[in-house]
Amino acid sequence: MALRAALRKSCALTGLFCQLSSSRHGRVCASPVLVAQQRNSSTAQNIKLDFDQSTGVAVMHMQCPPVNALSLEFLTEICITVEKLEMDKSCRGLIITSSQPKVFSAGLDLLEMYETSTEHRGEFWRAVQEMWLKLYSSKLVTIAAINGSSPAGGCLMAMTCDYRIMADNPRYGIGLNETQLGMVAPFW
Ligand SMILES: CCCCCCC/C=C/C(=O)SCCNC(=O)CCNC(=O)[C@H](O)C(C)(C)COP(=O)(O)OP(=O)(O)OC[C@H]1O[C@@H](n2cnc3c(N)ncnc32)[C@H](O)[C@@H]1OP(=O)(O)O
Repeated sequence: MALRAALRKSCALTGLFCQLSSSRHGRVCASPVLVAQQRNSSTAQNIKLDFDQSTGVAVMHMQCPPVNALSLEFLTEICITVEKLEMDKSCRGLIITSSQPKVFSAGLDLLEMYETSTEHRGEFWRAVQEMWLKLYSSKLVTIAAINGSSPAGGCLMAMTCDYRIMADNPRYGIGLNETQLGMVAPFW
C-alpha cells in the first residue's frame, strides 16, 4: 500500500520535472508547453494559479510585492489555494514559485510581528503552522521552484515541499536565519 502510494507520487513527479526548465539567467520557470496547454488559470490577490488539467499539474506563482513576505492574509491565501487543489481529483502535483524578481519569499512578514496585538500574533502564528503542515502533509506532489532568495520562513516553506529546485545564482541565499533576528522557532 505504502509502496503503491510512493510509486504514484514518483510517476507524477516524472511528469512534473518535465515541466520545469531553467533559463540562462538562473531563473527556474515553467515551460512554455505548460502555458500553451493551460486549461485553467485563476488569480487570487497575491497568487496566480495556472492549472493544466491534462497533466494534473498546477503552478502557483507567488506575487505578493515586494518580496512575497508571508503575512496572515498571504498565508491564508496559500492555504486556501492548496486546499482547493487537493479537492480537485484531477490535480496531482503543485509547483510553487515566485513572480517577484530575485526573491522566492522573504519569510514571515516582519511587520505582522511588530506592534500588533497578542490576538493578532496568535492568529498569525497559527496560520504559519497551518501553511507548513498543509504543504508537508499534502497528498499532492509538491515542488518548490526556488527562483530567488528564500530566508527563514521562505526556507521553511521550501523545506515542507517534497522536492526543491533552486536557481543556480550565487546572489540567492537560503537558510534558517531567524535566530539572527532574536527569534526562537516555536515548539511545534
Ligand atoms: C524548524 C523550522 C522552524 C522555522 C520557523 C520559522 C520562523 C521564521 C521566521 C521568519 O521568517 S522572520 C523573517 C526573516 N526574513 C528575513 O530576515 C529576510 C529579510 N529580508 C532580506 O533579507 C531581503 O529583503 C531579501 C529578501 C533578500 C530581498 O532583498 P532585496 O535587496 O531584493 O530587497 P530589500 O530592499 O531588502 O527589501 C524590499 C522591501 O521588502 C521589505 N521586506 C524584506 N523582507 C521583509 C519581511 N520579511 N517582512 C516584511 N517586509 C520585508 C523591505 O523592508 C523593503 O521594504 P521597503 O523598504 O521597500 O518599504
